[in-house]
Amino acid sequence: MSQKLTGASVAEHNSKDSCWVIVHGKAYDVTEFLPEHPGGQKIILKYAGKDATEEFDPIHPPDTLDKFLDASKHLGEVDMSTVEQEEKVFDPEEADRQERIKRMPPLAACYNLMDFEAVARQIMKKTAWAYYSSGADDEITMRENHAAFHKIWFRPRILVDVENIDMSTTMLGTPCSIPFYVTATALGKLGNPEGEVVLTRAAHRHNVVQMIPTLASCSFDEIVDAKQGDQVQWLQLYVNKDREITRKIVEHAEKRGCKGLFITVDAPQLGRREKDMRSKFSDAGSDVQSGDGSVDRSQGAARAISSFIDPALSWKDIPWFKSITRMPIILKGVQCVEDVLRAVEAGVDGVVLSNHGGRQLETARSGIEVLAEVMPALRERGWDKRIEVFVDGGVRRATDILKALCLGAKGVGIGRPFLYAMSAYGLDGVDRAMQLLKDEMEMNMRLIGATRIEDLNPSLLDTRALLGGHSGVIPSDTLGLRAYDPLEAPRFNEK
Ligand SMILES: Cc1cc2c(cc1C)[n+](S(=O)(=O)[O-])c1c(=O)[nH]c(=O)nc-1n2C[C@H](O)[C@H](O)[C@H](O)COP(=O)(O)O
Repeated sequence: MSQKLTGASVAEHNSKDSCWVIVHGKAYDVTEFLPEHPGGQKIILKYAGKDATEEFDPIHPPDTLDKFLDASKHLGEVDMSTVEQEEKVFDPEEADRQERIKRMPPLAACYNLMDFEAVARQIMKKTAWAYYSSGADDEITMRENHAAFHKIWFRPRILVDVENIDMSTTMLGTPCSIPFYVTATALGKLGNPEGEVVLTRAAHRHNVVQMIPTLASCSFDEIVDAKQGDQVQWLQLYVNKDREITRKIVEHAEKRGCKGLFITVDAPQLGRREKDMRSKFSDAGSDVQSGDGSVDRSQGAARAISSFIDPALSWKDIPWFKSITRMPIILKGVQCVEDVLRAVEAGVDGVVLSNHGGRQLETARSGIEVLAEVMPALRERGWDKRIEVFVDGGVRRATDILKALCLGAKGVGIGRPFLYAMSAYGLDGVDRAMQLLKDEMEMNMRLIGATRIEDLNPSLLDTRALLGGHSGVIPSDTLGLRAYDPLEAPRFNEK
């Protein structure tokens, strides 16, 4: 059995010229890798000669080093008892955050999805909150996503026997108990040390589909291994410039039982999420953008972890995707009628009308507004049964889900609320969030006079305000007002 390395021997390699780091009790020589690190050199050099596990975990799936660092650079086990522990410097902000965690409300005090946002804003680490809550630029589209639902009013029907409510439906042929799914959101371990597998477990409890993100903190296989029984998962794909890597990912996902391939088409380059960027710069030393300058310093960590995404992806790639998989192919991030019609002609199986949660093109329209434009165009051509249309962005209530389904969506994706519930309360938080939506759904179906999903149709809505064009008024979303800058938000039970 080879001799374990000591902390002192690793600590000697603490520079650009010779850089060793420890991750999960093993040492790695990352000297040659430094210039290639998507997150820049500085974040690695901060841990040169030291234990980098705590910084490594939220951002990288556990199999990252096995996959991307040549075996010759794997130096072996370290006797961790000989590793000098970093002296913990008192961090007043962290102390304040721990105090707020002690005072956070019990889970039962969360009555709707926005309550989870309010709690998460208070108790999450700043970098995690910044990454999850960030929208692009001035966050106008992010706020419009939520505000747009408030422009749609119901035209409920009365004296309908609504004793028995059935909110089940199918999405891509999969039976599901309620027409929403957990959409792909990256870096789950920023909010919870277990990461995306927490969402997997909650999705199983409620028979809800989970979309597995390319940029998950957990490895793809960890997330698939966490599913139970015939639980359904889809894969969200950022297409790699190296199509062989993409092919392997798609084939592996199909082999592991994924039932849908959602190709993200609204992010040829990740948007400018300034809250995320600021928090990266404000964290002493963890500024992933400085160092060798090969990573664009001005775009925050999101850009850094996504340098592999291929901006050359185009319609000409669709036949290739159809040739490498039998999974249904859905384009995620479609934002106008013309592209939906082109998607039908290209023979894909569905689209997600989405602007990436307002994290991409600022002043892109909300998914629900695009949906209201798309469905009549599809019906006019008799194409509304040729593809399944999903929508995401700003869904916070079951009434939002009902409005999307009345307009013709097959289902809706929900992102941030489940991240916030997971970050604040773990599995029980996500479980409660899903149950709250189910309870709201049952009540509101009764109140609009619908007993089954098939009953939901455009006549139950008044969309004049939605289609009346943009009044130029930038939505100020009172419910989420405090969500956009934790520094201004009142703290829990402030004395
Ligand atoms: C909140 C969030 C969303 C992300 C997301 C990460 C976070 C933290 N990430 S991102 O890092 O690249 O931006 C992804 C992603 O990996 N891939 C993707 O297709 N959509 C990504 N999205 C968009 C997501 O799939 C939905 O379109 C969006 O979250 C829906 O809006 P709500 O959050 O308001 O529900």
